[in-house]
Amino acid sequence: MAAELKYMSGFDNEFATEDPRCPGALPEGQNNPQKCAYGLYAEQLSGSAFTAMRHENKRTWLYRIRPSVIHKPFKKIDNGLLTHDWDTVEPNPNQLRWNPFDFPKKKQDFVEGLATICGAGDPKARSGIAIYIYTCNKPMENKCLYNSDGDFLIVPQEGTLFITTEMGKMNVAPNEICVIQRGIRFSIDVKGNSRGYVLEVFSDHFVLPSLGPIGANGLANPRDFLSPVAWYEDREVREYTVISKYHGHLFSATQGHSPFDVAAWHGNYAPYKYDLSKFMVINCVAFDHADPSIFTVLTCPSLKPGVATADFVIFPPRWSVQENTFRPPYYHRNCMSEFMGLIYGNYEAKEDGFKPGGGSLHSMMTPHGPDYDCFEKASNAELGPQKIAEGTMAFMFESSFSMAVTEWANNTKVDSNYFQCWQPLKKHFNPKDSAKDDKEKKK
Ligand SMILES: O=C(O)Cc1cc(O)ccc1O
Ligand SMILES: [Fe+2]
Repeated sequence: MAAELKYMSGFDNEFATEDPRCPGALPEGQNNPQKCAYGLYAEQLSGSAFTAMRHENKRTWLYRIRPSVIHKPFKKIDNGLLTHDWDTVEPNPNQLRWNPFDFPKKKQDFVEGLATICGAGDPKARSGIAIYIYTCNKPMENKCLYNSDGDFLIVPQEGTLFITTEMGKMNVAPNEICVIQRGIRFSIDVKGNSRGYVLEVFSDHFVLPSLGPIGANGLANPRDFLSPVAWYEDREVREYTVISKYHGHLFSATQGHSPFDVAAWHGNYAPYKYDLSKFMVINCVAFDHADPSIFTVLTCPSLKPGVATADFVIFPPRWSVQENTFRPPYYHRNCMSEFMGLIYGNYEAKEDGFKPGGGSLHSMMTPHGPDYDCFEKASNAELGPQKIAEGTMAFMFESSFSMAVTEWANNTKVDSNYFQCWQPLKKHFNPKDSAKDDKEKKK
């Protein structure tokens, strides 16, 4: 495995790339020559309807040794802990928190290690999302996966993912994320125990949020997104397994060769990765707490303008400078669902109990906010410029869907004492101590 891989930079670009072993593999001036160079086959992978608006139209032309269609029929296989059945446990509006999910006790690869935590909707209707934890410790050997149901946003928490895709190779380490869109075949190699989170969206692709009055620059900048360069192998294998995730079930087919046989490709439908430390953080510099949407890296929009199917939001290291302000997250109830995970460090609203590799779910309208310790500390702290969240990276998958928890997640690593973190919150109300008196005391 090459340590340093080459990438092409830019979000939503039209890329054109050839494996250096096949110069001229991309046809000039057309997509479908009668005969392609080097005896390659041309194949189009469409990520949007043919007739989608130009700015949303997504497709890539692959020039490959064999077309993808050469495989034996798909047969249904065991799903493991992957499910889109949202009715296996009674609905539960409580605040939920999970301790770090265990690494596998037996050998398992990325596909075998995908466990659904929560979600809503249905890939058949192309509406909804699913959130997973993955834990794995062995490569997908002579095995690839493609997802017919949606796009995967993968957030490694432990262990680098060495990913081979039809478009080339990407290494994705903790504090980086990647997106592998619907239909793209990929295989993941890992070295030792690996764990992370996956957000799947059934409807549409992720885009960068509009910046509005922020201007032309900031948050996740387009040039920091990296897509692989073309790479192929001409490898015949007695049994190569292609797994298809289709309608929330796994199917397996075999073929006699590696699917990573694309010598050249061009188009704007390609996987990409992004280093979260590149995020240009914008925040309040006077008073009050800005909503966390200011930290949106990527968003999958719904049909309603401004409302996301799912946002990927991070809480990166930053300066906190607001005056006369309770600086941690405010207490709130939200008409969006909030799933949170932690890559490393700790999260300011819950210094204890919320751990890397664990998670929390604050469902639609479920009250939440800082725990007792955080409230007491932050309301009495001397306020000055302070670097916060250093050495930490928490994130949130925020969704307009009202998510259900799976039976597995309901019975695994649940911190049943989570609610206790708010119980000591004291009544500070004192009608005699008016706001006016308070201001005077400060003088
Ligand atoms: O609940 C959370 O911790 C996430 C969050 C952070 C914040 O700064 C404001 C609102 C919010 O939901
Ligand atoms: Fe919240």
